[in-house]
This record gives sequence, C-alpha cells and structure tokens, in this order.
Amino acid sequence: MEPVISVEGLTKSYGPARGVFDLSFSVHGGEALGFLGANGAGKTVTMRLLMGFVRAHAGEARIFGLDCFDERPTIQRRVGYLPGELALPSDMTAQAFLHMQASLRGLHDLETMHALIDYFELNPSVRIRELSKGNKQKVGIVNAFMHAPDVLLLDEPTSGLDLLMQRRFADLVQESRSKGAAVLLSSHVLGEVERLCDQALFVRQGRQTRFCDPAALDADAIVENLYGPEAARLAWNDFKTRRAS
Ligand SMILES: Nc1ncnc2c1ncn2[C@@H]1O[C@H](COP(=O)(O)OP(=O)(O)OP(=O)(O)O)[C@@H](O)[C@H]1O
Repeated sequence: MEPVISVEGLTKSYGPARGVFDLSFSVHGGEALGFLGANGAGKTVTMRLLMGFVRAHAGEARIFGLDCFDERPTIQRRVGYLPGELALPSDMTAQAFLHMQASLRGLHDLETMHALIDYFELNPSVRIRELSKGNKQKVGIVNAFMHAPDVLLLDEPTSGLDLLMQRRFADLVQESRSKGAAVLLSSHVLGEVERLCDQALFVRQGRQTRFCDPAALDADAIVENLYGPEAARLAWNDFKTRRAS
C-alpha cells in the first residue's frame, strides 16, 4: 500500500539550524505520526511545506502521490489543516466563517460541520473576536474536520482546549483514523502523542533525530532527542545536584 503522506529529503532553509533539513518519513491511511520537537525545531515549517504554502529548497513532499507545492489547490481542498497559530477573521461569526470555508472547498453537505459544532459545544453565532482562546481553537478544529478529509495535519491541536474538549478531540482523531485518515500531529504534550499516535518523529534544529514508538522512550531519551546530548547531560547533572542538596 502506498503511503498517503510521503516526505523524502525535504529541506527548507531559513539559515543554519533554522527550517527543516533532509526530513524523510511517511504516513499510511489509518496511521497517526506524532511530531515532537522543541520550540523552533521545524514542525510548523514541515506542515506548511505539506500544505504547499512554501516551496522546498530540496527533496519532495507528496500527499496522495501529488507534489504538495505544484498541486497545492488540490492538496489544500482535500487536506484538513489546523494551523498552530489560527488567523481567523475576527469580525465574522464562527458560522459565517465556516460557511465561507465550506463554499471555498465546494462542500455542499454541511451535516458534519453542524455535528462538530454541537459536539464541541461551540456557539456559532458569536463573533470570532468575542470567543475565548479555546473556543477559537474549536472553530479551527471544525474547519479542519468538517469535510471528512483523508489527511489531517494538526499543529498543536489541543492548545487552549479544556480537559473535556481534549478528550472529545482525541476521540475525533481516533474515529478519523478508524475511517482511514492519515494523521500528522505536532504536540508538546508527550502523553497526547502516546495516546493518539503509533509512531513519533523527533526533530531537533530542523533535523530528525529519532523515529520510534512514543511509548518506548524513557525520560532521558526524550530529553536527549528533543534538546540534544549536552542538554540531557546538564539536566541529569542538575537533577543529581538537587537531589544531593
Ligand atoms: N518565514 C520564515 N522566515 C524565517 N525563518 C522562519 C520562517 N518560518 C520559520 N522560520 C524559522 O524556522 C525554524 C522552525 O520554525 P517552526 O515554526 O517550524 O518551529 P516549530 O517546531 O513549529 O516551533 P514551536 O514549537 O515553537 O511552534 C525557526 O527557527 C523559525 O524562526
């Protein structure tokens, strides 16, 4: 079976250790890959390359076998993307925004959209600027899932959600996977990646450091993969010093 998301040698450089360098990974339908990295590691840049918002300097990013940049209108219509930083039109109501997005995608059946609005207990008639952070995040989530996409690119998706809504979001991701969606999910919450993903890809300064079962790593390995061996050594020394004092 061909992977749904396929990345090979992907490079986008914004300067030394800024951007992504030689990334290679794939995600099949029904799989979820967790994307872990410190601030500035390159997670968002990768998602933006997959959405075709920017052109790679080298390597390939493909979804459904299509080049993500050359075929970006098709990719952007078919993929469910939840950006790490939502830029929503503040004067619109959530409902007007979601209807506009549906029409841009040529989506006529709005049943899933309404079901998601109810599921996340979102008041659709409130202007976006009046919504709390978590409620704005729900608008982004409904937008990403309402066309039942086969690919989900989720950049820190539970940011701002309360515990109940995090749980509902997790169930939604599992349901989408069970229907065959391929998921790439970036997060700083390791437990979320452990619960939702079969594999985790660690990136540090734009380079992938490890590809593994997220549940298989102990705390030292996680620190080392996120921050490098020197940071891991310092963290361990700090821990020993504190324990001895
Ligand atoms: N348009 C741009 N111009 C210049 N540098 C950029 C641009 N976009 C990203 N970068 C740089 O690329 C690197 C990776 O950024 P990215 O946003 O992918 O990090 P991230 O892993 O998503 O971090 P965070 O966890 O903080 O969201 C950073 O050093 C960032 O400053």
